[in-house]
Amino acid sequence: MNGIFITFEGPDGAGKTTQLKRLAEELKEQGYDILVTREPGGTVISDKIRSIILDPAHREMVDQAEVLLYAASRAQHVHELIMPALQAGKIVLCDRFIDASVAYQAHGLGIAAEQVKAISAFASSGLQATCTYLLDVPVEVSLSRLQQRASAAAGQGLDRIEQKHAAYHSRVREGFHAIAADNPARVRVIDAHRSEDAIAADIRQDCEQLLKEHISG
Ligand SMILES: Nc1ncnc2c1ncn2[C@@H]1O[C@H](COP(=O)(O)OP(=O)(O)O)[C@@H](O)[C@H]1O
Ligand SMILES: Cc1cn([C@H]2C[C@H](O)[C@@H](COP(=O)(O)OP(=O)(O)O)O2)c(=O)[nH]c1=O
Repeated sequence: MNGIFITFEGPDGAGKTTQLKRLAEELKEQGYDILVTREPGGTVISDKIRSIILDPAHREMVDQAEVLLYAASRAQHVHELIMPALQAGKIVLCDRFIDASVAYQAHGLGIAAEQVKAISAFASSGLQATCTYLLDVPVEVSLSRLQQRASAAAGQGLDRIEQKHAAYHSRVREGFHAIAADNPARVRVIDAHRSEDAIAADIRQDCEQLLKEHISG
């Protein structure tokens, strides 16, 4: 596949969506063909699954169902949207991917990481990100950003995952740190407890290097 698959990961409220949009705008201005997408979501079917997963009314959802629903949403997304875009040579920027399942469902919920990885690999037919920007912030910072975002957007409260307690979010953050330690060549840890401009500058610089290597290699 000729394209490049870049994912953004980190706790809810770390600033992924903000940074992904900024990088997409810069790359578009430079003339690159970009696809911006997110998980869970990205296709009609995947978005329907997203609304089932995140519905705050679904308090009875069992952990096994949660893992499989994220995987089902991912399977449709990868095969319908991401793989064709990569085959067409696009740069795909995706807000969350398999690392989120490992951090949230394995580290957060306590499901065996090997099982979560195997289910995710089946869903994605083995597709992995070329590069991952992991936006890292302390849990109290990300949770307070989420509260601010929810109160700024009238009628939009916290979703089912965001409502989980702080201990869960701490395990998720530790999970992301473990993923970064296991995948040093792919995962770039970005200190996201800084201004939006400072974070964007780091990501832009790293991505320029990545694109140079991809074009020359
Ligand atoms: N570097 C930053 N400093 C302070 N607030 C930020 C920063 N980046 C994003 N935000 C704000 O925090 C909230 C969550 O950001 P968002 O990009 O939606 O995060 P995520 O996609 O990781 O959940 C938004 O209200 C956003 O405006
Ligand atoms: C992709 C994915 C997301 N999630 C969770 C993380 C988020 O709480 C939620 C929705 O993701 P997202 O919309 O990116 O949340 P936010 O913008 O607030 O960071 O789904 C998982 O638990 N497992 C997964 O595999």
